[in-house]
Amino acid sequence: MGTNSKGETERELFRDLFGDSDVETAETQEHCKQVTLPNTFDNSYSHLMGCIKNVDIRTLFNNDATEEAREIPGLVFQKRILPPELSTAFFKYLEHVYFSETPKSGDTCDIQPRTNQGMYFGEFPQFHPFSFLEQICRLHPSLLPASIRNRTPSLFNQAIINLYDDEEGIGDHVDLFRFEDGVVGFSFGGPCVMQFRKATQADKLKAAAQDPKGPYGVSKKALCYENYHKILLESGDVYAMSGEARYEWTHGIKETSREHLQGFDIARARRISVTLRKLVDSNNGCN
Ligand SMILES: O=C(O)CCC(=O)C(=O)O
Ligand SMILES: [Fe+2]
Repeated sequence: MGTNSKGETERELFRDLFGDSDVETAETQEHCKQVTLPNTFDNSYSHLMGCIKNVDIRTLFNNDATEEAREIPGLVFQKRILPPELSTAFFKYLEHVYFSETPKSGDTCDIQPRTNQGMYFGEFPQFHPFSFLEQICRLHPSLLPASIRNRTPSLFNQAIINLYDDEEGIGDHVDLFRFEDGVVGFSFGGPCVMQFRKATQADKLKAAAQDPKGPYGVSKKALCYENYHKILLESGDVYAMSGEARYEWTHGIKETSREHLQGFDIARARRISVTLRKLVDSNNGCN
């Protein structure tokens, strides 16, 4: 590939990811001081987009691999919805774009606070990797109820990208009520167990961005978390929470380096998740 066409490809990649303004900046800078865009960036993006191009989304849906948690209406997941090569390409892309500066937890040189979360706000552009994930959620026959799946103009307009190293997890929580119903998570990299329990009044107050220790708070004594419902999340898996699963149950990931589920011994390794949500429209008078 000649220099010109490589430069053009890089500009296209930039345009896809960041819109026109950043392309201009890159071009302007290029005239003054030969800016080279990071190779690994376009490698991880173009490799991922190459994998995505080869996928016919409807072939990914597999009724036999799609499960609903009987006790938790609205919790639906499909194991390995993304084939291994595509999941690995996603992992490398996300790691590079969001966390390339992030040392693994426990590294002694880790003086700066670790970056363990990335965010994407706004509707996903057509050739963005997240619009591929959004399209899966739109077309999948059973991840989300039709009323959510068919919402317009976009199904989601925010993505959170979480990084977990080794023992890291996330406390039990109900997602903030500033997000609409219908939350979907894709898992990449190492495995983990996601645990669900009935939400308490305190969990709901937190989700409503109110202080759970306030007048309506619930005493810690009342809480008994023995009865977790657990699912194993591996690279390429997807889970969706709507209705009761989204509002009446918490979800979380334990802080541990090893765990067991249904006879499996699970050793944690770097995991990156992408959670897709839609912000409640603040102009609709509902919040
Ligand atoms: O890592 C995950 O899959 C869960 C992330 C999550 O629950 C959140 O960011 O609200
Ligand atoms: Fe969450």
